[in-house]
Amino acid sequence: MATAASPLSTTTLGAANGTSLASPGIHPPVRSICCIGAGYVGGPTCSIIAARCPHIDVTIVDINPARIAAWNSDPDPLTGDLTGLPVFEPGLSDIVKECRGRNLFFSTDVDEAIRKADLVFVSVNTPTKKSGVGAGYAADLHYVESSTRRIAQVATSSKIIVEKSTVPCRTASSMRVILESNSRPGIHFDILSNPEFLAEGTAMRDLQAPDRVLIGSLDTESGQCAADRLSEVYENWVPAERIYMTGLWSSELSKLAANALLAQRISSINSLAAICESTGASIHEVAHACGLDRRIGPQFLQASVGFGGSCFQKDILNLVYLSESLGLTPVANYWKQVIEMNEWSKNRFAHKVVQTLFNTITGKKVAVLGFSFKDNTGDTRESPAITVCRFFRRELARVSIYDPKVPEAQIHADLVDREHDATGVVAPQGTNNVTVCSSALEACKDAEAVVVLSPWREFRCENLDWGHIYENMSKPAFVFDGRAMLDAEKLKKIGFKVHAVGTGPEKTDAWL
Ligand SMILES: NC(=O)c1ccc[n+]([C@@H]2O[C@H](COP(=O)([O-])OP(=O)(O)OC[C@H]3O[C@@H](n4cnc5c(N)ncnc54)[C@H](O)[C@@H]3O)[C@@H](O)[C@H]2O)c1
Ligand SMILES: O=c1ccn([C@@H]2O[C@H](COP(=O)(O)OP(=O)(O)O[C@H]3O[C@H](CO)[C@@H](O)[C@H](O)[C@H]3O)[C@@H](O)[C@H]2O)c(=O)[nH]1
Repeated sequence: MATAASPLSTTTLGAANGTSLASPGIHPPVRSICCIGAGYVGGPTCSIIAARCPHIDVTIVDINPARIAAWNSDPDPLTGDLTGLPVFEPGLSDIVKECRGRNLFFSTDVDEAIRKADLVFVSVNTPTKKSGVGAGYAADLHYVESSTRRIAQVATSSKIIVEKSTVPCRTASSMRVILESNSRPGIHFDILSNPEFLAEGTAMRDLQAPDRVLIGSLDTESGQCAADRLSEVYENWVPAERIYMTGLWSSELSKLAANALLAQRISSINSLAAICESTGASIHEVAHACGLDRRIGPQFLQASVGFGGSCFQKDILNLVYLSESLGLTPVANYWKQVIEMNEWSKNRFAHKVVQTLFNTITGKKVAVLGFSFKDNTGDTRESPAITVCRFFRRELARVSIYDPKVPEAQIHADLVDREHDATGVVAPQGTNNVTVCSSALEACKDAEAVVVLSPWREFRCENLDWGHIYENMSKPAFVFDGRAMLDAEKLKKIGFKVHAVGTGPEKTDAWL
């Protein structure tokens, strides 16, 4: 969907069609919400709305029947937990259990849910385009467009339409054109931008106590009215001073900007981690020292193998595309570097493993702990583990993987080979040299090296029997800590040779 440059006006169709409108632009208080897209955002976000607003009916719809069936799955007969939900998120199961069937519904009947809603969240996926104009950079907006067309076609009453998906700046303008061209006479729509800032693994906490809720609207009477109605929904649990009202385009751009700034911090700290590894400086100390400056702050300075997740890379690429489209090539290049640094970090780490294991891992067993892109999630989208494990496979290692939440089939799906990878290297076919294990101990048995790739608490020295792991490994036994999270001194005392991101030669050596 193109983002038209025309100024956005309120979408009031009846007037253009000669139909009289009773009270154009005056939206009643929200009593019924439809959320299109039952994914990582739509599911948790609207479950919280249902929990905090028992007077509002919330229906989450999706075109994927398997996903809806999973949201409607029965509790585990022994624990009572909803273990079959399609999204693992701490605290989510309890909220869904509390609200499902009361004022929270999951359905494939998209049309019916749209028809009865006062407010519709569009929370569908917006991946990076794989082909055509802007391939590799621009957001693929066809899911947003088809949802918008559906709303236009089936709505029989006026509605507030809310962009929840992360979209390029000025997408609301395209949505308006689609709504205007396809809806019935006399129907009035206002489009709002309300980007979501939750992080996976902490989504429920982020949603219950957000730093801010951003609502972008047009500066018209009906636009403001729509924004007030959405704000009233959030005010059931979010303090009014945390709800920030902006213009539509600022809101859309702020989402891309926030992710770009967050990712930039990680690429920055990872670039410094590389310097630490060669100098004997410690990235923990450098990050702490810098973070003590209130202008910098301590958050998001954790050095790592690289950042992953479905958002950072995609949203920065989107920003790069926007900048290029506006003729702002230096701006595009500036943000592109954040991604290039991330790619370099992942590859640098993988190379370090091979180099340390005497320059070959052919036939060696390498244990990987953690496959998700971060802890407390089963999501593997853009996980650095995918890049690193693919690298190991190309080096013909035997890779045994344990992750507390990622299903075995997902790991195989992520690692299954294409004929050629991006560098033109042909990888072995299938995933024969990959074993998915059901515990860390099993994955590490007889391994030459343990590589920690996501920061699950259970891998920490106080939670995992590293002594037992050591006894059952080939010697010398190596640990590569891609999250700089383990107590290296403890591991060294056990006998491991330890390499952690951002820690280089022994400090004493560095003086020599
Ligand atoms: N995952 C996150 O942590 C996160 C956080 C903030 C913002 N976002 C943004 O939110 C949006 C959704 O992300 P997600 O992770 O929930 O994606 P997701 O892939 O988990 O879920 C999207 C869902 O939308 C459904 N869908 C697509 N087209 C549809 C249609 N026409 N009708 C009904 N359902 C349809 C898909 O079947 C899918 O289940 C994206 O724009 C993303 O960038 C994601
Ligand atoms: O100091 C840090 C912080 C994070 N990470 C990594 O960065 C990636 C992203 O982490 P995080 O931002 O916590 O998770 P996401 O779920 O991707 O959340 C980001 O992306 C979402 C989708 O747009 C936004 O809503 C959130 O605000 C934004 O934090 C993960 O691989 C983390 O391990 C680091 O390496 N070092």
